Amino acid sequence: MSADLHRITTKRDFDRSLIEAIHEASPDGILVVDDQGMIVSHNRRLFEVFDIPLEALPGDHGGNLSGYSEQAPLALAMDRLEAPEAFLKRTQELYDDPSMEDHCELSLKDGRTLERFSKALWGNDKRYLGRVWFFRDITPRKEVERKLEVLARRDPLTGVANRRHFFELSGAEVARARRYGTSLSLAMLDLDHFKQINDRFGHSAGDRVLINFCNDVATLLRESDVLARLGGEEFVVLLPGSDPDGAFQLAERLRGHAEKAIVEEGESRIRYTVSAGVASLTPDDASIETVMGRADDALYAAKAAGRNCTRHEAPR
Ligand SMILES: Nc1nc2c(ncn2[C@@H]2O[C@H](COP(=O)(O)OP(=O)(O)OP(=O)(O)O)[C@@H](O)[C@H]2O)c(=O)[nH]1
Repeated sequence: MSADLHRITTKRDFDRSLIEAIHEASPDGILVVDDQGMIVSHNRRLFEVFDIPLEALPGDHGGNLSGYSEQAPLALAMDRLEAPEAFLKRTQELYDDPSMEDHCELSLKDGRTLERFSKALWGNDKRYLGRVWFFRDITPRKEVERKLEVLARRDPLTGVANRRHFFELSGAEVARARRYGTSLSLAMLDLDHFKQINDRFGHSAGDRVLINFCNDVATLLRESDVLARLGGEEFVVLLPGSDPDGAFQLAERLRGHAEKAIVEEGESRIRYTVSAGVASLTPDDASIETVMGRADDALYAAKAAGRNCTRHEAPR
């Protein structure tokens, strides 16, 4: 072998080893497929992310599927997916149109989520060579995102919906009530003389009262009702499908329940009461805020009437 040829061959071997090493070092499963649907290269991680044992793949490949059709691994991967039909359709679209890139998430039947990225490969002469696919297991990131989403919607003390989430949900409920011509009411609830509870029993006892109150209310609501903490000791219950009378009755039930509740905190047995104001959506209401404004006025009337009672919005 001439010195030149030796140098070229050595360089080629080096390049090949380097590409293989990069493939194996990748955190992503990598698959390169040529324009005829044959596998050009892949790494071991590809089968790990899909949880496909190499023995499940037909042929005498010894773990290296280069030169094999991608059909068998594709079928096994589809078997792992929640939505194999959509995956296949999208994959076909990408093969049909090399100009398309893809970045999507794939849900697996085992509960994990993979991120897929795909791009066409072009030669120096602008010839289409095939496609490269990257698959990354993003399950831990998705779990963190899911937890953050829950936290962003919940009041940290009581676990009920927070103000922001209440407005998101009520927007959808107002739209639904208008579309189907159904009733929508709400009750504003405010614990009475809550400052005195804090002053007498301590702030953490006050916290316990708020938590107990929310837990008790939750047991009395329908699944479609939404309890939210607007702030401090002020709460709102959104009541889809409830007319003014139904909403009033429910608010009274919540009030009566609170009146009987006893919260035990150390040696203390704490009793508390709640005032409520009720209002219902009308065709004139532009949004839930105006309904809340009337319910707030009714709540103020309940406080003025001596507390521990429920008031309807004023007739108009
Ligand atoms: N323990 C506890 N107290 C809170 C929390 N948020 C607000 N508060 C207290 O709730 C009390 C509300 O007091 P006020 O607005 O005067 O109302 P109130 O004493 O309930 O009187 P009325 O509403 O008029 O019956 C204040 O003392 C706040 O410090 C909380 O998360 N935990």
